[in-house]
Amino acid sequence: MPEQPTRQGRPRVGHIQFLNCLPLYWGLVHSGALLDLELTKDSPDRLNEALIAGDLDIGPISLVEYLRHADELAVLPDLAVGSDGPVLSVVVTSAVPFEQIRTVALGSTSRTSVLLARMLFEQRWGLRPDYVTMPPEIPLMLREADAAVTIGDVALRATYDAERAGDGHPLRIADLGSEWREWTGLPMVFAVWAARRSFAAAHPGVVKEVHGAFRSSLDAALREVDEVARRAARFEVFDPATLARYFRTLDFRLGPRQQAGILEFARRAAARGDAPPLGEIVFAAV
Ligand SMILES: C=C(O[C@@H]1C=C(C(=O)O)C=C[C@H]1O)C(=O)O
Repeated sequence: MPEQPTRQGRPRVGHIQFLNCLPLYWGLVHSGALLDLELTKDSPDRLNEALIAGDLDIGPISLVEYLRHADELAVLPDLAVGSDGPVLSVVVTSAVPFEQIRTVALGSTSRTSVLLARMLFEQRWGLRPDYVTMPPEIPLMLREADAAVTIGDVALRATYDAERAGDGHPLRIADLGSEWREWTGLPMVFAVWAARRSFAAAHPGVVKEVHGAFRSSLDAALREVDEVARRAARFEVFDPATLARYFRTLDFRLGPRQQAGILEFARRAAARGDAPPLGEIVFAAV
């Protein structure tokens, strides 16, 4: 019998190539579960596109892109990238006082955080800036605009640089996880994991296995977070304490409070015409 092509044998799974998903990846590597997946590592914007196009079967998806394609997707329970307060890695960085911001550069790797930033600028801070989308490099962005919205490792670096510099820092920083919590009282969910519904219907056992591998990987990594941070610091530019604090700050849960956060974000996005209304969150059976 001819050998089956790999892509028919293993599910095509996406992985965010940011530190925020390192605990998940760590566990997958150490449990051996990685061997059972065809993993594509990329930035959130590209993984969104691949899952929507059907080039991936299962993967993380920016919350707003999930809202735009909810009828094609089934959400994996108990897994998300979010924060219940500060997130450290989703920030507005500004070269001028916030009330003087007239132009904002939006980082091209984000979909949810850039919409959250627009909501905050327009509906919370009462500003009407002009926006431009750019690659996520803060110095270049601030050459073109008064403020920059970034996510991931670039944003984490901006947070720590500002903390370390203290009052002498030339840039002002707003943490959008904190801003959302102060605004709504709720956690912010930036991304969820989903399976294409057609894939979940055809391969329910595979979705269950992948979900189980993700959840146990994450649990294992979070149980030994100091060790994960210590080892990751050998090949990352952040020190162990910084990484451990970041991994403890992120909220990977998708419980009732996080779901309330999703529904509130969905309601606000729909009211602005940025996403269709969300009926309910449809979960994959796992
Ligand atoms: C917390 C984060 O969550 C992310 C934010 C995303 C977005 O804004 O679209 C998408 C995926 C996540 O990586 C982060 O990247 O720092």
